[in-house]
Amino acid sequence: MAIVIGNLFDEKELAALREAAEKLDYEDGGKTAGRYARDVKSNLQARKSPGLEAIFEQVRARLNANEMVKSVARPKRYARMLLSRYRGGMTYGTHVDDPVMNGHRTDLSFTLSLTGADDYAGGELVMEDDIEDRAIKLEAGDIVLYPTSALHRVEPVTSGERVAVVGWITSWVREPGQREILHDLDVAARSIFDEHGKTPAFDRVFKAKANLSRHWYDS
Ligand SMILES: O=C(O)CCC(=O)C(=O)O
Ligand SMILES: [Fe+2]
Repeated sequence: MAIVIGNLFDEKELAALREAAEKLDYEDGGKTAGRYARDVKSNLQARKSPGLEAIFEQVRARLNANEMVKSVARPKRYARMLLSRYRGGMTYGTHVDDPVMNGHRTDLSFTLSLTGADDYAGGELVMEDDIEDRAIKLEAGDIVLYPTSALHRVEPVTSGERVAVVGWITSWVREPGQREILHDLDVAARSIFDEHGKTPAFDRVFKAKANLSRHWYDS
């Protein structure tokens, strides 16, 4: 199940991030793809540099401060981040992301778009499913999080340019179903608290969430 969270960065911040991205050097994205994904990957990725690290640090800080991201993903670590650009027909065909990156398990993948839906044609991120595909086109500053277990692709960008930070999260809770239960309990506890305050019902739901977290957290 994919989830989109809007407006992680405002217009001014996005303009600064795009300007910082413009200054970086780019190389063929095939370099970071696994053996089979390499053949279907055609994009550009920023080379390692202090400027790139500064962008990633800003993204990490914003994700770690976001209540929705925390509740849905429970990030323990960012296994990898990349800054990618697609233009002039670039695409990333159907693939599955590596299960381990830099020695860390990848539980969730994300795309944080620095460009908006009007900046390019094509370029949808498509989640593939046995029954139907689901195409996602983000506005600038939006993020989509999805289980790394899913087959997905990026449609060819036929005009304009698509710039995004993509990344992989190691979650404290590896099972998507368990993360969903903890997120539901977060939502339920918050709504009881907001409507009725710290009632006995709130205490019970919050206690159940705390105790399930203790069962399911990796360490
Ligand atoms: O750019 C995206 O939205 C996803 C890219 C992707 O699938 C990848 O880099 O593995
Ligand atoms: Fe991918």
